Amino acid sequence: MPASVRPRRSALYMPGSNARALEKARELDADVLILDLEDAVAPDAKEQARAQVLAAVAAGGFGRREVLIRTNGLDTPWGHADLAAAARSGAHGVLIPKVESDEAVRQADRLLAAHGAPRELALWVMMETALGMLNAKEIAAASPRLAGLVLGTSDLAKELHAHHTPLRLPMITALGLCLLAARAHGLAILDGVHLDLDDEAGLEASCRQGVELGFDGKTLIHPKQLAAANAAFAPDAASLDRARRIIAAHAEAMARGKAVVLVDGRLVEALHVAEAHRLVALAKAIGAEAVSGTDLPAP
Ligand SMILES: CC(C)(COP(=O)(O)OP(=O)(O)OC[C@H]1O[C@@H](n2cnc3c(N)ncnc32)[C@H](O)[C@@H]1OP(=O)(O)O)[C@@H](O)C(=O)NCCC(=O)NCCSC(=O)C[C@H](O)C(=O)O
Ligand SMILES: [Mg+2]
Repeated sequence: MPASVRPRRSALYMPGSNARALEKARELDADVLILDLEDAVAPDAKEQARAQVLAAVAAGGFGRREVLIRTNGLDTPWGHADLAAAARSGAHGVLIPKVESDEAVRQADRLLAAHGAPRELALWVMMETALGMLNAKEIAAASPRLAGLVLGTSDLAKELHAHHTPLRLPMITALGLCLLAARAHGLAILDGVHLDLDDEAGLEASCRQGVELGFDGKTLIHPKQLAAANAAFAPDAASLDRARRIIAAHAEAMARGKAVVLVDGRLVEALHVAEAHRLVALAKAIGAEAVSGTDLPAP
């Protein structure tokens, strides 16, 4: 499945040290699972979490879900061993935190290759520092193994001394830089987490904003956040209906030798048709996966 139509509406973090969460992940309606060895795991539990995550990935049973392992940073006591272990774990991807330069991406790439990672193992990077944001363009272009960017808005807010506000204005420049870099280089991009587990309206608004900005999906910290992200990042019935009508009307216009047509009073050109095809393909992929339940090959 091309990366652009693989559904990544919801990406749920879970601590690698939490056996119950890893078990539960096999039945949750998440498109992506991020098995975390970094911030959700206490220093004393790092080795145990790594072993537990490797065992869980080897055991499989995650079905259609895309499985990423988030390692510790390569400048920490655990980062290299995490990366070496993830290289041949069978996960779909490895997510490196706090990446700040293109050289950091290439270093991770070299280490993965040195540890026998298959070519299909995807590299993902967390964008969550001021320097990382300023280098987003170079980071996004650094390796053919790179598949996506994940926003780390909690670390970013801490670095910027910024506040978490409903409209996320303090973050908007950073979100925009990452979106530009990801789209310029054909990468997937996932939005940051919503920390308040009791704020359903805030989560929905944040998902909606993520959709409007152009993210593929949202990272989440609790299963109760899955439904909101899955609903927001899937094309709704009205958008799908319009997409299908755009495709049909434009094909008819082209057959009459015209490159433009009006649909519901709005101008439609080839660029709108391309976006309509993307929406239809995404909806099909979501529908197909919802009923398949079988293990997907690595993207
Ligand atoms: C926040 C939590 C610690 C809450 O956990 P808990 O108190 O166990 O919640 P519940 O009792 O409501 O749980 C109900 C059931 O759901 C399971 N559960 C809970 N969370 C998860 C999860 N994330 N994945 C899978 N399953 C989960 C519980 O086991 C319960 O199951 P059952 O026994 O059947 O009832 C907890 O949610 C949690 O640890 N969340 C993840 C935290 C995390 O991973 N943080 C790090 C990533 S965020 C980050 O770092 C962002 C980025 O880097 C940045 O800078 O922004
Ligand atoms: Mg972080």
